Amino acid sequence: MINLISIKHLKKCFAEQTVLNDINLHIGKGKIYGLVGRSGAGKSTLLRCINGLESYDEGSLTVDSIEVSSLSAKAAREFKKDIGMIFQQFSLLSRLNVYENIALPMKCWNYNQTHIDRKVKELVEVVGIHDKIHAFPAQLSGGQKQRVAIARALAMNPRILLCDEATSALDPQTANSIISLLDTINKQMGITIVVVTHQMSVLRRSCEDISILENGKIAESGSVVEIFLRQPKALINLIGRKDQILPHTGINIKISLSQEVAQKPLITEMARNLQIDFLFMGGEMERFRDSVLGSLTINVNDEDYTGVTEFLNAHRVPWQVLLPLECAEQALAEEEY
Ligand SMILES: Nc1ncnc2c1ncn2[C@@H]1O[C@H](COP(=O)(O)OP(=O)(O)OP(=O)(O)O)[C@@H](O)[C@H]1O
Repeated sequence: MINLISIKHLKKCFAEQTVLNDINLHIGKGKIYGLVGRSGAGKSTLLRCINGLESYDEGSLTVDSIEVSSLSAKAAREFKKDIGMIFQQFSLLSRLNVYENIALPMKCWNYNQTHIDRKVKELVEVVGIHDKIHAFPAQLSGGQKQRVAIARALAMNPRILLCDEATSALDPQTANSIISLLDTINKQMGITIVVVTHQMSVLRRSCEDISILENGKIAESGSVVEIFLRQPKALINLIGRKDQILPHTGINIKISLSQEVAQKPLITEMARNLQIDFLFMGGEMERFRDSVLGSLTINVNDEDYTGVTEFLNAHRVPWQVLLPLECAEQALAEEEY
């Protein structure tokens, strides 16, 4: 895989405050990469470092092997042309119509009118708003405004598209349609996309790899499927624990089911092999970019715990013990204390 964006030991401070510290991550060409974290973790600042809008104090940030901080003013202007950006609040100019909003970057770069006209007409088709070309932003829905913003971001043929909470102001169905559009743009145009989001559904549906930021540091990085299967502490800190009612007797085991495992009758095989009974406490299937992952929570008798976990380990099935909610909260409080 060719890395398009490489970040090594990056540090960024605002006055006395260190906002990003020892950030290391690599984003492959043509990938959709997710950055998540709680409010204030430093996600937007990291995006702004990638497109050169924000400087950094230490470390290295290269895009296509070019150190962003080393660019001259003229080269930096060219560089920014190569990176499109979209935001939660769309940032359209209200006094311009759809055509004029999309044309704006090309006008700023003094492109000729024939080129602008062809490009705008091509882009409204790509983002599916050709019938709104003369409408003003106030006449558009949130989803349509974001489509205009995407078209404007694509006007200069960027190689990278940065999306800062691009679906956060939209209802789930409209958000899904924007994710599908981004996916199409990624696949058809080969544009590398970096997505900053609070919405786990967006991550699961769109990204292959993610980093979880905590207080300006990367707490976890890896494939989205692997991280959701493993459920590390940084992910739990972000999404919280499900308010699942679990018994205080026996042991509650959450079993993560990859697509491959979910297609096998592994759980019934386990019951037969070990000759045990257990209770089903709940389960769910979740859609990921290219697959479906599931989880199943069972309650086993104390004496069956070793046999069950040995069976799961032998079949390389990830699992974890779930405590009833109040016990989990107490354990977390003790850990933090
Ligand atoms: N221009 C600035 N000057 C001073 N401090 C800033 C500036 N921009 C961001 N910060 C601080 O940097 C920290 C990280 O902010 P940032 O916006 O990157 O976080 P975030 O993870 O994107 O948060 P959110 O999800 O709420 O948008 C915050 O403490 C913020 O107050």
